[in-house]
Parts: sequence; structure tokens; C-alpha cells
Amino acid sequence: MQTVGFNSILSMRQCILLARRQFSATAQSALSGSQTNDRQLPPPPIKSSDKMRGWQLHNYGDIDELQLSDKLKIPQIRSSNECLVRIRATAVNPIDLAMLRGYGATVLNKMRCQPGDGIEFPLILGREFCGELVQTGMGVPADSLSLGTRVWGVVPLQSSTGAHAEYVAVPSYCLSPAPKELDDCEAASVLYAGLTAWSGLYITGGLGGPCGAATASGGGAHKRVLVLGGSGGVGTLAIQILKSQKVQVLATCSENAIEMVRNLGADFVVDYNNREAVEELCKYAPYDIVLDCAGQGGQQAAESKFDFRQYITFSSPLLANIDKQGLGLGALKNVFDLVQTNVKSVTQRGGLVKWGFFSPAPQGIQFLQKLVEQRKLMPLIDSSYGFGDLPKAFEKMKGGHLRGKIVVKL
Ligand SMILES: NC(=O)C1=CN([C@@H]2O[C@H](COP(=O)(O)OP(=O)(O)OC[C@H]3O[C@@H](n4cnc5c(N)ncnc54)[C@H](OP(=O)(O)O)[C@@H]3O)[C@@H](O)[C@H]2O)C=CC1
Repeated sequence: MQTVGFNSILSMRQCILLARRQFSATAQSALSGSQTNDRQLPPPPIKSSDKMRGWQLHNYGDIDELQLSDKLKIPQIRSSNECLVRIRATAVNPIDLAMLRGYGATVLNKMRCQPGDGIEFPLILGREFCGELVQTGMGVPADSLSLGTRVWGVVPLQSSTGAHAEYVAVPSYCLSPAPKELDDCEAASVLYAGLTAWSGLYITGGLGGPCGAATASGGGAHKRVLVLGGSGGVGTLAIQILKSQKVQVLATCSENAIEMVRNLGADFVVDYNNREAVEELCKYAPYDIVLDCAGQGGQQAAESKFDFRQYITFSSPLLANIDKQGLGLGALKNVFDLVQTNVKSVTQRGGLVKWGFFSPAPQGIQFLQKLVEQRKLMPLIDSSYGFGDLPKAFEKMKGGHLRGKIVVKL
């Protein structure tokens, strides 16, 4: 296993992070003195006539369907456990681009619309944010989440008003006080991909046993995990999560990302385009988990060169099958696909294929929060944009080859 130089790379990384933290703390206190405070003065109350800016969608299609308006209604708190947040930063994820094109519309629209109410549009995309708590429902405990608190959070997939706007309303379990170790853009770029990685490893993969899935305890020391696509939003966080739990991590990425992925802590990294290097991965098989963060899908599992106990892919055909064939036939096709890929993978590679999903679980948020506070997890930002340039952020996502996350500052 190629680990020579790993410790020196890591300590170099820590020095850079420390210097960056010191610089940003000084700069922030010099400029505003407020951003890293958990709690500020309570914000002025929102009036029902107040309007917000936001990017809306009135049809599925391409990026030109995104329309900026400054006359949108501010989302209202509809149940006692909801919170309203004024957003400071948000992110663009592959799911935003997919939803813009209509991905998952059949299922998500069923979840969104009340019976008899077929209104699908307008939609506001955006699944994660960092911002300031401005209103809470009666059932939200004021001691844990008081007005003015700087929070980070995620928006459930079925919500039609996402985080690409000045305000978002979400259930209180979807947010918590933002770690002061991260600035607004960094804090807006952890939870969606981080909860996807956490849920794939601990809920779907059972890496830490029942406690690992039900609590924030993590686990999995001395297991061996291969991360496919170690350079993207989910992969960069998955590697850091795994290393923090003393898991042995191998990863694949493009040649030009190898050094970056090694610096995240991966013990052995190969270029997925280099056939000989990929063959090397066989030496370390069978893997406890192969985590597909590269959009490969379950069908690829049986074609792998190496054996595994579980192959967890975040690219399942679940919603796409239902979009194409409707709820009934689509559900049957899903069962057929899962059985078929598993028969092939068990007979050819000795392990199961599972579908992993983002899950807005509070214990997952707590787990990620703890790692950030211990400085064991740090988001990588590929690029950042102003709010008015959100379509450019989507173009960047469409171009692919990301090295971390795309963030948008309000
Ligand atoms: N099911 C769910 O709930 C969720 C699913 N996802 C899915 O998970 C996947 C990862 O998401 P995210 O990290 O945000 O996406 P990104 O686009 O940020 O990352 C993908 C990365 O994979 C690399 N890559 C592409 N092809 C390969 C390959 N064959 N082998 C190794 N690396 C490769 C890309 O770089 P390069 O092309 O330069 O090599 C890029 O760095 C996406 O397919 C996304 O749709 C994400 C979140 C939730």
C-alpha cells in the first residue's frame, strides 16, 4: 500500500488549514466582527407583505429556464416544527441540474402536492444553505435554536421551495447551529454531499453497526473502503469521514486530481483512466465497501475487476424508472433492476449491490458537525458565484470534472 509521504502531506495540509483559519478569523473580525458569532441580535420580524429574491423554474428544461424574480412570497412556516432561515450562502449539486431537467418529477410531485391540487410549478431548487434563523414554529425549542442563530441545513427533496432564494422554510430536524470553524460558503457546502456520504456508509452500508446508523458515533475502524470518484463533492467528504474513523481508504479519480485526493487522506489513489493502475486495486480486494461517487451505477458492479462485500452506488435508476414508466411499472422495473444487478454481482464479484441516498438525518448532521469542530472534515470548494450568477454555477456543474463543491453567495 502506497502510504509513503502521507503523514508529511497531511501535516502540510494541516498547516495550510491553520494559517487559512487564522487569516480568515482576523479578516472577519476586522471587517464585520459578526460572521462567526453563533447568535446575533434577533432579526426584525418578517411582514406578510415582504418579498424576496429567488430563482424560479416554471418549466423543466435547460439552464435558461431559471428565472430571477425579486417579488417572490417569502415561504411561510406551515407547522409547529418548522423554521424560516434568511440564506447567506447556498450550493449547486448534481441533483439541482437533474431536477431542472425534470428528474424525479413523478415521485416528488406526488409527495409535494396535496390530494386534488396538481400545481407543480413554480419550483425553487437548492438543497443546502447556511444562514440566519429568523422565525421558528411554536414547537421548536428556543434554547437550542433561538432567533438570530447562524445555522446550516438541508432542504428535503420534496420541498418545492429550495435554497436558491433569500429565504427557506425547513423542518427543524434539517438544521442546526453552523460550526464556527467554517465561513458561510464552506458551511453551505457540507451537508447535502456529507449526509449522502454518511447515509451511504452508515445507513445503507452499516459500516458502524446499528449504532453507526442510529447515532452520531460513526465507526468502521480497520475496514477497507474503495471510493470511486474521490475528487467530487460526495467523494471528497466521504474520504475525510472514513479517515476520521480510521478506515483504510483507496480512491479513484482523474490523473490531475490524484495529489488533491491524497492530501485529503486517501491511502492509495489511482487514475481511473489508467488500466494498469486500476488492476492494482485487485491486490487490496475484497473491499468491505465500494462507494460509487462517480455516477457509475449498479450495473458496473459486476464488471469491476475486484471483489467486494458491498457495492453502494448513489446513482440508482429508482426515480428515473418511475419517470419513464409511471409509478406501477416503474416500481416493478426497480425491483427487477435490483435483483438482476445483485444476481450478477453476487455470482461474479461475491458481494451485494445497494442503492445509497441522501438522508436528512439529525444524527448525520451531528456526526458531520463533530468532525468539523474536531477539524477532521473540511469542505473543498471548486468554485463560487454571486447570487445573480446562479445560471453560471449551473453551467459549471453541467461541465462536470468538479473538484469539490460549487457555492453561491447571497
Ligand atoms: N442518490 C442520492 O441521494 C445522491 C446521489 N448523488 C450522485 O452521486 C454522484 C456524486 O455526486 P457529487 O460528488 O456531488 O458529483 P460531482 O460531479 O461533484 O463529482 C463527481 C466526480 O467524479 C469524477 N469522476 C467522473 N467519472 C469518474 C470515474 N469513472 N471514476 C472516478 N471518478 C470519476 C469527476 O471528476 P472527473 O470527471 O474530472 O474525473 C468528479 O470529480 C453523482 O452521480 C450524483 O448524482 C449525489 C448526492 C445524492
